[in-house]
Amino acid sequence: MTQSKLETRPAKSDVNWGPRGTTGISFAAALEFQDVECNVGNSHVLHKTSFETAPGEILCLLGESGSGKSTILRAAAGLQEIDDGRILINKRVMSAKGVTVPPDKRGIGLMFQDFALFPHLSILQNVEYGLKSLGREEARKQALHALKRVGLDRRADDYPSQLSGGQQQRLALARSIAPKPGLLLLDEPFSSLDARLRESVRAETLAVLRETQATCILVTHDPEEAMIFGDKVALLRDGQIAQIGTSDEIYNQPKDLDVARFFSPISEIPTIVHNGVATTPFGNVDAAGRADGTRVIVAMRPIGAVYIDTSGKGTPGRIVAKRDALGVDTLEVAVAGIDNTIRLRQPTNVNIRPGLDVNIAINPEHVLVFDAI
Ligand SMILES: Nc1ncnc2c1ncn2[C@@H]1O[C@H](COP(=O)(O)OP(=O)(O)OP(=O)(O)O)[C@@H](O)[C@H]1O
Repeated sequence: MTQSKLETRPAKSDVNWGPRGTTGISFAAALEFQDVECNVGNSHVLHKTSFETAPGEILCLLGESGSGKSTILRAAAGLQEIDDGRILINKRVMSAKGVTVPPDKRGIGLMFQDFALFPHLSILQNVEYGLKSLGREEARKQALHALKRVGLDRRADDYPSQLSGGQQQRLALARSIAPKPGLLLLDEPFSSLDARLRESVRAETLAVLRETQATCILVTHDPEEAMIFGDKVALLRDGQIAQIGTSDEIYNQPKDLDVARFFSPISEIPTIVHNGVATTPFGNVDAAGRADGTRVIVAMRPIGAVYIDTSGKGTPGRIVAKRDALGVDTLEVAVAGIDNTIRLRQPTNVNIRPGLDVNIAINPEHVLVFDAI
């Protein structure tokens, strides 16, 4: 799991974005969901959904398929009515029961997963479309400026079908930022790009979003993407915010086991608290504040919490499986007294192979303890 922010130097595969620092600046808007209830078809999708963003913040919405991410975005955009609660932009009510301010009156920019470009309009016309209120000359100027920032100004007279997938993504981005909205809503903007292109496009898009200074809500189902992009990450579960916080908070202090599991595989050891510690075959783990006899799950991520201790100390275990990919070994280790195998990751080592006896140790600082449900 990458914890550091993404390197933002353009990758070779996508060097023709425009110059950094030339994106138009917006007046960032604050978005607030207050106990929003929302039905879509026969599904009750949002249940008392509440969160707020500070102006200029990038919030990533993360969650399983069907958890309601796109519904939140559509409701924020005014494309989806709500059944109760309120949605406010800059403290003004935009949605409530029976009230839906239309999308074009909300000061928002939208970018969809499939980019939703107009095939019959030229690239320039696609961007000008959202700038009609400016008058012809100013709209053209602003559209060309946005196209230049994404490196497409020389393609202004071409049509979307003449662009590659990565270029279409840039056009969609230019179209959403050109009106200088205070709030940008992006629904899985990288999911249709191939993996090779995705990293460089993500880095450039992040640079553009930062330059706009707009508030951004970005939907993704990729935890790493959310952590790279988000000033804050919100994990959605069954239409409710399970946890919201910085990447560091949500990864290192997950509220419950399900939140922890979302970000990486977890090795789980059920045990009982005695004298403020949870006992495991690897030693005691701090469980201060829990009563004697409390049943807990000691949870360990494969990197950081558990490792092969080459000093010969540690708890004996045996490698039972190994997967080697991209310079990283994923190992399953059987340890006496634990029903499940312990999973750990480390740089590839050809000497580590199934059947090998090793010693396993834990780094108590990175071990998580949850109440057993
Ligand atoms: N047009 C619709 N009619 C009926 N139910 C719908 C409709 N659109 C969405 N839903 C339901 O609403 C729920 C939430 O959908 P939503 O698209 O918000 O989830 P999501 O988290 O964005 O999912 P994904 O990651 O798959 O895009 C799902 O259970 C879905 O089946």
